[in-house]
Amino acid sequence: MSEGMDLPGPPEESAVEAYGIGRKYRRGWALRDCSFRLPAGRICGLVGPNGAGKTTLMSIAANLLAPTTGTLRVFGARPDSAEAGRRVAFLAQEKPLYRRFTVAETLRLGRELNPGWDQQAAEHIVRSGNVPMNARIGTLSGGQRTRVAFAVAFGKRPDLLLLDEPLADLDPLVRHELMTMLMAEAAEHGTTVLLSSHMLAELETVCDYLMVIAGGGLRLAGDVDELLSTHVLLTGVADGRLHPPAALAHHTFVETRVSGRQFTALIRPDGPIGYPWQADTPNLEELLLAYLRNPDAPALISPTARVAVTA
Ligand SMILES: Nc1ncnc2c1ncn2[C@@H]1O[C@H](COP(=O)(O)OP(=O)(O)OP(=O)(O)O)[C@@H](O)[C@H]1O
Repeated sequence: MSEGMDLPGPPEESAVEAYGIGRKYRRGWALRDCSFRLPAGRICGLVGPNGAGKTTLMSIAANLLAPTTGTLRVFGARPDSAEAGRRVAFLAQEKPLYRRFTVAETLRLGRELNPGWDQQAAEHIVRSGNVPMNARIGTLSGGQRTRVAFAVAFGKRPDLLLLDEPLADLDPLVRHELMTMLMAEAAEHGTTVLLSSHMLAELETVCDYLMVIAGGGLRLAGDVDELLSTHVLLTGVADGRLHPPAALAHHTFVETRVSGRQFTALIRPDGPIGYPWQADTPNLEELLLAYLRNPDAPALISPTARVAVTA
């Protein structure tokens, strides 16, 4: 009933707030002047081209890396605080686990390091993949290791789960199983998830929030439904020009393409779109591809994803 209404509700808690964070290496900036807010309880897809700074951003939130500029808060706490350490779990791309430990020893270590450890949940994830408890990590396949790393991250029962391209080495069935579990877990415990991935079509089924970083900065952020409904995919007959026809020029253009006799454009409409254009709502993949192909398109940061300029 309240969904979709314009009346402001009570302010949602923030899982992450970033104020102008940047990280510079000798070769240059990995991430630059990035400000955003991720409301608690969302499953947020983090999308961007290779080298855009996704791992850098997650590493700052997980306290593995200090920002060169700006500040970041997780549930209002500094990433290096005990509170953030307790509430955040990070599943890194390279899934660092001790190769000489058995699976059982790995879970035991998780239990000893984490006061809120959920052994049952962790064991369930391992056993449902038929991974033997007494196998050494070093003898497991890449996908099995990923499953154990998932078990360790879930067993911690974090309030914020940072997953850096967790799906890459999983077969389609396991990917589906672990993502279904992730959504059930997030729904049951209110866990906030920030998930980087290049699998755009899959994100549509998993995520209800989205952030795109490209060219060192944030290009798109907000609720998936809201982002989709504020864009229109236009189709019409090309008249040989790539530029928007004059009658459409007042809309915000993200991308224009001409293919054969067909003109297509992704726009953020400002008012009605008249004849003869066909106007459709884009799917998430179409929206993301348009922003990824056009890093200079005007950024769209929805109000729920904005922070005040200073912390
Ligand atoms: N330790 C480092 N030393 C120097 N440069 C680095 C280091 N780590 C990352 N970078 C650079 O910072 C930039 C951002 O890297 P990052 O790993 O955050 O990108 P990403 O979006 O996660 O990429 P991918 O999709 O390929 O995983 C890249 O240009 C990368 O080369």
